[in-house]
Amino acid sequence: MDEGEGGVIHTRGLTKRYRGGQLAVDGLDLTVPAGSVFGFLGPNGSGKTTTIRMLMGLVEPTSGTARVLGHAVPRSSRAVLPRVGALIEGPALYGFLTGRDNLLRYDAADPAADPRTRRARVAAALDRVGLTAAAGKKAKAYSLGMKQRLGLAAALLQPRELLVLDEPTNGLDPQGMREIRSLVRELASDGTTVFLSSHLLDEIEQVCTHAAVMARGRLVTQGAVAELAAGARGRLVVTTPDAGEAARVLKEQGVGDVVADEDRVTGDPPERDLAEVNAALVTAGVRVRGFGLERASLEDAFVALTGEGFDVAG
Ligand SMILES: Nc1ncnc2c1ncn2[C@@H]1O[C@H](COP(=O)(O)OP(=O)(O)OP(=O)(O)O)[C@@H](O)[C@H]1O
Repeated sequence: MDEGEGGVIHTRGLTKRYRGGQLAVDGLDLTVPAGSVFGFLGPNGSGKTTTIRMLMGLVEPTSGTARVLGHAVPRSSRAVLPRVGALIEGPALYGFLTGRDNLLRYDAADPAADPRTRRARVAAALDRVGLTAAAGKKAKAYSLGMKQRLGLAAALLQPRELLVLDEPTNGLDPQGMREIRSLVRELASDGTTVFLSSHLLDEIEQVCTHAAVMARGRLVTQGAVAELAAGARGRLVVTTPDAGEAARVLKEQGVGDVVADEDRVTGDPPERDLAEVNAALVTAGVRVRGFGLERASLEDAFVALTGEGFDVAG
């Protein structure tokens, strides 16, 4: 694979200012490693869709560079895009055609697709996304999740080195979300690099190996998900029937941001031996039922990096 030294997707200083003056993407340096499931995370309006549209050659950057599979875009979009499967802003489907006929149409629109093997290709793609049984139904009768899977099947008619999915689970019910997420994992296990945008932190934690976090058009951080979360310290959690007294002692011991909630007191752990903190609680007569550090989540990392909560509503 000729993705070059910089990863499957590589941008430097990528910037988009819309005509109205809105700076949607501001100096983005993104590196997506080959074989990763890369989560592009940010609240609504943080510039994810604009970035994806620049990567797909649909929007001209104001400045900066972008390479996809080793080729400069938008200059070489025509050469590189056939190697990329994309699902952006919901698939364009004909409701009055069956799922199978929609795919046959997609395949027929691809000048590189051999008509003799068309039906086999469509059958394989339907099977891939679990739509074989529903292939004869009209697309308008499909649930949103099935439509999304049909869109993915269209993106998978040809073997792809990279899949770009813009908010693939947006609007789906929990079952539909699970289906798309497990499909993404499956595709990735076959070696396809998957780049997906999401405004859902837990989604990124569940399916992605790597992530980049956007806020207001700028990159906040990027890297392996496990490392991003490990960079933030987890919360100290004390379970006790004496929450009020525990909170007082914890503050005395240098624990920050102490929050008492019924029989649970949490706080930011101090830079000292936690055994001493525990001993202080016991000495003060606090009945400690549980004491420990909660594993840091990507959300903790986000809050630590931006000083803001992760507002999914944007
Ligand atoms: N065609 C456009 N013309 C002017 N401004 C735009 C245009 N498209 C997007 N914007 C603005 O650019 C900013 C980034 O939008 P973008 O859609 O890229 O964000 P996003 O993170 O993908 O959010 P969402 O999940 O809501 O799509 C927003 O402030 C948006 O209003």
